[in-house]
Amino acid sequence: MIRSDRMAAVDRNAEAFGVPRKQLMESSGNAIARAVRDIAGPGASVAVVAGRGNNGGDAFVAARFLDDYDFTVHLLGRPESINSTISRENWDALQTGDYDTEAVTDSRTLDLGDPDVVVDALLGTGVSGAPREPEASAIEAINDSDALVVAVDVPSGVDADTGETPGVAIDADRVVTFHDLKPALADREDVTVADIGIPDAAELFVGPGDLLGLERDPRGHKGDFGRVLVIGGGPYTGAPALSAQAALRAGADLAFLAVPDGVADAVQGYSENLIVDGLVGTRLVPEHVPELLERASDVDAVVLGPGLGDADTTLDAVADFLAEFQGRAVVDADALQVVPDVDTDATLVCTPHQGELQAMGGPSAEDWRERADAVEAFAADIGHPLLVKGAHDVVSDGETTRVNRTGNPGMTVGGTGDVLAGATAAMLSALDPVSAASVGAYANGTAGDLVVDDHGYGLLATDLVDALPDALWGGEDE
Ligand SMILES: NC(=O)C1=CN([C@@H]2O[C@H](COP(=O)(O)OP(=O)(O)OC[C@H]3O[C@@H](n4cnc5c(N)ncnc54)[C@H](O)[C@@H]3O)[C@@H](O)[C@H]2O)[C@@H](O)CC1
Ligand SMILES: [K+]
Repeated sequence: MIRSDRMAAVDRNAEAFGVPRKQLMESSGNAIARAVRDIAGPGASVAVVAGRGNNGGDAFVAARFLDDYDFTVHLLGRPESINSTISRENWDALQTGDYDTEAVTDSRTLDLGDPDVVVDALLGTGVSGAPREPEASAIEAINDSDALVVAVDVPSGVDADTGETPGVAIDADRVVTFHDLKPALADREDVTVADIGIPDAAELFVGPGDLLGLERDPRGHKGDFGRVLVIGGGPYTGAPALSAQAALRAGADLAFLAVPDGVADAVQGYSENLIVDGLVGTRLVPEHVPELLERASDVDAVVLGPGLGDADTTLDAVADFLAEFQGRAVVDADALQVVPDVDTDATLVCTPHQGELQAMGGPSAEDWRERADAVEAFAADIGHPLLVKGAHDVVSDGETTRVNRTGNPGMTVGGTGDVLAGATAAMLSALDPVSAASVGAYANGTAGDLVVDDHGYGLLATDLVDALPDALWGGEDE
């Protein structure tokens, strides 16, 4: 089952991995043609009713695979209003190939004739709300006809994700959907799921499609995109500061730090963008937990661990905090070892490197494919999503597993893990844990790839922080 936002991401990743959308559309059209052949023999009359998006484009392609049928294409609207380049190219191919097409500019003039089959290609996953005119009248005309109706991807008027029909909707005899079942189709028996050649890699590997979910609400005001609290420091000062700066560069609006008093000035000294509050003493202890819970209740995501060290009292404090905390947190560094033994209602993303994973009782495997399977099993076992760092980062919540390939060997320098934790926390304030970890890893690695040319193996964690915005919002290039 796949939702339309995920489908759009996979589609974009397929393009990045060398299979552009137009190729997928060719496969979609071919699959529609096969469905028509299944229900009506050569020579049957087929009327396509197409909208101006890619749903219509899929059906334009089908015409070329059904030359032995009596085929007519009715485009709802002017050809200039086709709003996707690849659909327009396929429309143009029908003109050049002298196919029987008409542009219907007034839906009252739509005359389907008396076809054996109607292909409904009006609206697919791009619909929002109830069908407007002229689509609404066309849907009624199709429902009134005696033809067998083959719907492309989803019956027009049906919301692919929810199955809701806010207005009129096509009453289909057959649905040809692409790549994977859409939630709206789950209970239907007349659905064919067509493999359109999207490579598995487009689902498994994190890619630019995964960034599509980050488009910021333009109405958003300060605080909407995320407030992040970093709980860290004590023995170290740089680690929590790096995490907090990375969270800001990855889109968080405010980054707070809760660090022991002994290092608060040092941490604040790194940047005026950080909001630093001291905790009494020189390291985290259980007495701090009530105050931390209160501060954490005021943010969207927490980073727990950077620079805390592994003193027994500090690890006790981490355990006490997690036992009570119910929000979202990225757990990193020494705090990780506490997680398997803690019963918590919090939503966690644990970010171990392979050594830390083993210290948590997790698996080790040289081959990244074996590691991906083992990490999936371990995530299911401990009940928390994992982001296991390596040349191939593995993200899994025990059910969904993703692999990130961005990054380079220059990133073994100290502090890159702190940057990753902060970036992931910014994402966790807006996305589900697997998406947040996937995008965090992808952005961190891409930032490394952007700066490696300038700095080679001399790159620093602070270089990554500065490159994060470009990695996330810098454009389409991989
Ligand atoms: N990965 C993918 O997403 C793939 C998509 N494909 C096809 O592309 C379709 C999605 O294409 P698009 O995103 O172009 O969108 P659609 O073709 O589903 O519809 C978008 C068009 O409908 C208009 N529209 C939106 N809401 C409307 C409403 N309530 N009343 C009237 N018009 C409305 C939009 O302005 C736009 O012109 C899928 O359903 C599928 O058929 C396939 O080619 C294969 C791959
Ligand atoms: K449709």
